[in-house]
Amino acid sequence: MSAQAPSAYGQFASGTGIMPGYMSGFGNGFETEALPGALPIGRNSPQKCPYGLYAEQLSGSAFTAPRTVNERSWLYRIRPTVMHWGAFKKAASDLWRTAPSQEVEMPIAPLRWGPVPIPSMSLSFVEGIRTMTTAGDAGAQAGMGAHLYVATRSMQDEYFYNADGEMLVVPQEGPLRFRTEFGIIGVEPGEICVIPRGVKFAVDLPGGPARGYICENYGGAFTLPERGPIGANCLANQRDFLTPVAAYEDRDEAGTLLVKWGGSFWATAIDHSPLDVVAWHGNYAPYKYDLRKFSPVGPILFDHADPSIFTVLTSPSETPGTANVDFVIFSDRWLVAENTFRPPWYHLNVMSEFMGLVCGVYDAKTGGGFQPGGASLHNTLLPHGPDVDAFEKASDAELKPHKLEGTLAFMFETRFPQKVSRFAAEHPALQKDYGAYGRKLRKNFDPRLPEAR
Ligand SMILES: O=C(O)Cc1cc(O)ccc1O
Ligand SMILES: [Fe+2]
Repeated sequence: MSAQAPSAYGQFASGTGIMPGYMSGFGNGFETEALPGALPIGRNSPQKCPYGLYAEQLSGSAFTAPRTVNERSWLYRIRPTVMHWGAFKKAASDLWRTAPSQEVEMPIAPLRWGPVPIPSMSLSFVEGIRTMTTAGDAGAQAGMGAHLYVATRSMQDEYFYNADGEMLVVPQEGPLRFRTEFGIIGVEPGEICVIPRGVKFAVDLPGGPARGYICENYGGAFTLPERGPIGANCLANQRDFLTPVAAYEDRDEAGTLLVKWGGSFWATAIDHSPLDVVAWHGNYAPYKYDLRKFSPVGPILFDHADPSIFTVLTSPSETPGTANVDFVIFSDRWLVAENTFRPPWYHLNVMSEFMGLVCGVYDAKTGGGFQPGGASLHNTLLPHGPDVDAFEKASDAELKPHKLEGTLAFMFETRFPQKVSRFAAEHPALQKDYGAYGRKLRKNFDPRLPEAR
């Protein structure tokens, strides 16, 4: 153990004394130390680091990337990562897939799944990741994987990092505690966290079994969308993003380090915790965000705006305005538009849309099939829109101001077509009749009635 007494968080010690502790801002140059004076001042790489620590740089972008997208952090740690590096053996990938992956061919139909139950078997967060779709090519740093996780146990002396993509985690049931190299992040349903590629972590389940969604982003790091004419405020505000203060484990116990690299899983035995970063500074770090702090902007007179107004985070591609992935939410808000069909319109989108529901009812699907914990896929240029129940209700609704409350749906929207995994294609939660929901709409056309009824 280190000289510092263990905190209430067991092996973790923190400079703040309050755990977990966070720093506010998005993409800041943060600096934090769990022991006083652990962070070298005015230089990155002194001849000898305080407390006998090793200095290590973690680069999230090319060294020469422009400043606005240049990401790196300096970590002052008990052992550099090369010391965690043993003889790696290939490990089973279970149900986690990486693009390109074509396991099955699905008809060009809309797809939807009910909630995948949390099994009673022992599953850590990493073991419980089940790929639903993959898109693009991880090796080309383009596209994404959309996954579910179902977890029943905390990770004990097991550590993981993902070299293929950053992980945006959307809890749907149960809180999660991420013990990362950079510090501790706690999240619960209604919040998200993002773990950049290359960051080691372990996940505890402080509230028992947990379920949720993950966007594994192979492309440009998630960033805040431009606000354009909206101006300097609303949508997701920088100050509401929270990055953990430094916290470290000085723990010499046998364990395993698992690495996802090039779509494969590699494991090595380790005799200590690699979560041993005592101080760090930089702008490449994990963060959390409470989606309830999102300030939606929308049409306040008529019409239904494109869902891009609800973008929380965007992973840009090389083509301006065409996202590698957008993370979009549909959260509590007022609907006020006059003489307007207020739910989403019928549409075909060249981007592909994977959706999940954290809680409540989604306004395009009031017929009951889109359930919390469930998922849907409206792939590249496949037609979709409100189900018959939502269409008929919204067509006849009195258009007074109406508040959507207690609802949180989201979309991972990517420029690439999504391939469905075998797990998703064969899971009993797949709703076999969903593809035909459009057929239930009635023909209302009457050439004698030009006025809207
Ligand atoms: O298809 C969906 O449900 C997502 C969506 C919502 C919306 O308000 C407009 C377009 C869109 O793709
Ligand atoms: Fe859509």
